[in-house]
Amino acid sequence: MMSEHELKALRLRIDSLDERIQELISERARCAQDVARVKMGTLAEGEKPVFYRPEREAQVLKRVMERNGGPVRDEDMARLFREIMSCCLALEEPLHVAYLGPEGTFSQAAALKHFGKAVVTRPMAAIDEVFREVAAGASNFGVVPVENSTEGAVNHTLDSFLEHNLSICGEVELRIHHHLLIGENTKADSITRIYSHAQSLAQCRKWLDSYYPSVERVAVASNAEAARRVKGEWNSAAIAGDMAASLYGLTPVQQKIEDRPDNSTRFLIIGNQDVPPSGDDKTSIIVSMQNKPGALHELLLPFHTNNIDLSRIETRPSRSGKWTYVFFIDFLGHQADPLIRDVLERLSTGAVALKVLGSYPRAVL
Ligand SMILES: O=C(O)C(=O)C[C@]1(C(=O)O)C=C[C@@H](O)C=C1
Repeated sequence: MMSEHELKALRLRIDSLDERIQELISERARCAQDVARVKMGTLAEGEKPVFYRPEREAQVLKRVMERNGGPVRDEDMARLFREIMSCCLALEEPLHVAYLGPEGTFSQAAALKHFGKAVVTRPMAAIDEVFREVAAGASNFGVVPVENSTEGAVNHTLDSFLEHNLSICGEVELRIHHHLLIGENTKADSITRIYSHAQSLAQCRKWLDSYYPSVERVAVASNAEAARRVKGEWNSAAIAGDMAASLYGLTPVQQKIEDRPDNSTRFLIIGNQDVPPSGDDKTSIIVSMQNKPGALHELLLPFHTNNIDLSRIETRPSRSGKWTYVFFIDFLGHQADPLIRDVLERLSTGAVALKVLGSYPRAVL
């Protein structure tokens, strides 16, 4: 057993290490303030400074993970640096980030995972409002869900890209764990109604069929709204995640009830900024082709001949005519890469319309 003496000596060592870590964080923060001064000092007439640099942040976090020698896990180490950088950026410019609210949603968790906790997050009532808030310049960036590994595309988000002229500046992936939650007044054995967002009800369908087959399932605007409703009802439960549970003081009857253990949602960061290459990037485009035989083949051919990895292709009805479609395509590489430039040039000659939504670093965390 460890002696009192040994414990005291180890704590003294930890105190002195903490002191050094703190000094180094302060030194790093002063460096970031100098970076801000340099950015301000090198502006052309009428140019606005760009403080947030997603490509640089992705490189920093990647390097942290690569050089990590344990015992702290790579992801945990990167998360610590994520927060340090978030505080440094807040000294340069406090960022406002709009997300699909209300407070406690997975979109808010995604915003905090991507930007760190030093940003100001602003809940919006709908996906379209997140787009409008950013387009109007009221928030610097927005965070919207785009696809779920169990349920597929989030069509509201795809459609909003057709209506707004915003770029994609980043992506973030979140493991989605759902819990069955009750309030302090709920009678756990008398539950007759379960609230959640339609996507979450779908992600827990098999579990609900097994354990609550005859209970009414009520779809509401968000998981956080489900949690809020349960607070005042003795016979209701909600399906929601950790943030909503702690925000509304609910306790889990059962944790991690999602049907697929790898259930994840991908979110996009939308803004008004073009992001330079980070070395490991993705590009997203919207393209529409003429309605003729071989159109899909023509669309995919440049990717095949240039050996570009497609990570996603999604079809949505176009706004311009009945039975005409647009394709949302994500692929690996940056629009500044010569091979990608060639693909885009070839696409634009064959397409009715082509819009590059942005190139951005692949999610690191
Ligand atoms: O390198 C920069 O441009 C910085 O502003 C510094 C820093 C950092 O703390 O490392 C802070 C914010 C940026 O988003 C990227 C990196």
